[in-house]
Amino acid sequence: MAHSRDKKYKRILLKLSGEELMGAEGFGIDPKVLDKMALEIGQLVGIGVQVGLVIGGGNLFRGAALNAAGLDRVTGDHMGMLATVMNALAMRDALERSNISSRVMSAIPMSGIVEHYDRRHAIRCLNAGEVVIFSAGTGNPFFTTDSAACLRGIEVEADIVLKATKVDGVYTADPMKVSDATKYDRLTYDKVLEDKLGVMDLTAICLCREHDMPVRVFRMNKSGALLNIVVGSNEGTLIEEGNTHAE
Ligand SMILES: Nc1ncnc2c1ncn2[C@@H]1O[C@H](COP(=O)(O)OP(=O)(O)OP(=O)(O)O)[C@@H](O)[C@H]1O
Ligand SMILES: O=c1ccn([C@@H]2O[C@H](COP(=O)(O)O)[C@@H](O)[C@H]2O)c(=O)[nH]1
Repeated sequence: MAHSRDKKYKRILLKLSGEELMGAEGFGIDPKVLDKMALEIGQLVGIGVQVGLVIGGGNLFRGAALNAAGLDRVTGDHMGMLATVMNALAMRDALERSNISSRVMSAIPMSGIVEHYDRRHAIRCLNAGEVVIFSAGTGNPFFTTDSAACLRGIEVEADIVLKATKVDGVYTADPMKVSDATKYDRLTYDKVLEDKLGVMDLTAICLCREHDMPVRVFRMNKSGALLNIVVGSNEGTLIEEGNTHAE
């Protein structure tokens, strides 16, 4: 059982994969995935970790995919950002059902539905133990929620950005496409950029390098992985300044 003194991080920015919210379905939100993540986030809150959350929109809409299907790119990106607000509302609902105090802030003003993002207010809420869900990405087209997660993580002075995704770390190539790709235990921002490793968009990595924000990539549907990371285990891959190590 983890105790409050055991935790390695006081404040984290957790990025959840939108695509993973689909569960076994091809589109939309599987409430079972939300409930499982709410439970795992609750464990962190229980040991006193402050949690900022960004959720992707890939289970609903991505601007690039809508553009490929014929829509205007900026309109598609607006739809993608609105999709992240829907995911955020669903996650808040799941957190509240688990009695975890939470709120949604949006980069795009949406009066009557969610509050507008305000950094100082967000920090006050995090200090008060509320889970703050940052939605609508950066508020600008041509970005992703990975960039939004890194941006908000840096703004609220999180100790680390944790990217929970479909794969269990960063590989030499996309492990979904290249079967003999090998996993890194740890690697530098420069290595990710030089090798164009596609696990996160490169804008997000540049931002983290610029502000010395470490990023850990891990598998979202591995039960207990999140708590393990927060108490100091070596789950997934750590991206930070320093040396590169293969597993
Ligand atoms: N070198 C690599 N190492 C690991 N994964 C990689 C690599 N290159 C590409 N990928 C792919 O990147 C994907 C994760 O990125 P992406 O942000 O698109 O997914 P996501 O976390 O599900 O995001 P969203 O929230 O937008 O749904 C992995 O599923 C993996 O297939
Ligand atoms: O700052 C942002 C963040 C996101 N978008 C759009 O939303 C979708 C969904 O986000 P994912 O990171 O792909 O899950 C994204 O594809 C963009 O279309 C954005 O425009 N700006």
